[in-house]
Amino acid sequence: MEAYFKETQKLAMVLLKLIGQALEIDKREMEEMFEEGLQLVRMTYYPPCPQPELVVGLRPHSDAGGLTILLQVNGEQGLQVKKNGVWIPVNILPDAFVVHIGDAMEIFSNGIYKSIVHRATVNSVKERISIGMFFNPKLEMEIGPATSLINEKNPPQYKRMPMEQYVKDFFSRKLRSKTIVDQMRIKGEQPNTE
Ligand SMILES: O=C(O)CCC(=O)C(=O)O
Ligand SMILES: [Fe+2]
Repeated sequence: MEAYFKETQKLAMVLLKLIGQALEIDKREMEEMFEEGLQLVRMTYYPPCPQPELVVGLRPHSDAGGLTILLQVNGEQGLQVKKNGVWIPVNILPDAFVVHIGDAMEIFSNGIYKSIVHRATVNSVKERISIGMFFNPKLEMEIGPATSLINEKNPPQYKRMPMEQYVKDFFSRKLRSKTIVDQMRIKGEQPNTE
């Protein structure tokens, strides 16, 4: 598990740096925000369910962190993402991770990258296991739009908040849609319609 933590962290940093390059976020700002940031894990076991249409495995939510690297351990399908209001199953590719953009990346990129709402369904035949690794900014940082992206033409679309407060807020809520990022959006901006 420790090796998995470290290796996925390396991968996440590669991805975060590429995102930074693509968006022209200052390299140092990206590193300062995410290098050796708060890394969390959620392992979920979904037992088979005789009436899968009556239950939801994991309710719709966006992940609160920057990036999520998700491993669908036993190759069982169940993840769905919401695109233009429609639930779309994510097909399993062998030996591939799913990478989600989280709320902290939506905020940091000043809304250029939107976090994705997703849910997990269950089935009646086989259990399903997933391991999500969540890569967050460092706890001592303040979450907000990257200062290297902000100028007169591109005003901040989200408020700033100490990461510690952001994490506390997140853990005091139930998993629900995009509640955190909606709360941080500066008024006048259109809320994201999932
Ligand atoms: O089980 C899955 O595929 C999704 C897990 C997930 O979204 C999460 O842990 O945040
Ligand atoms: Fe998730």
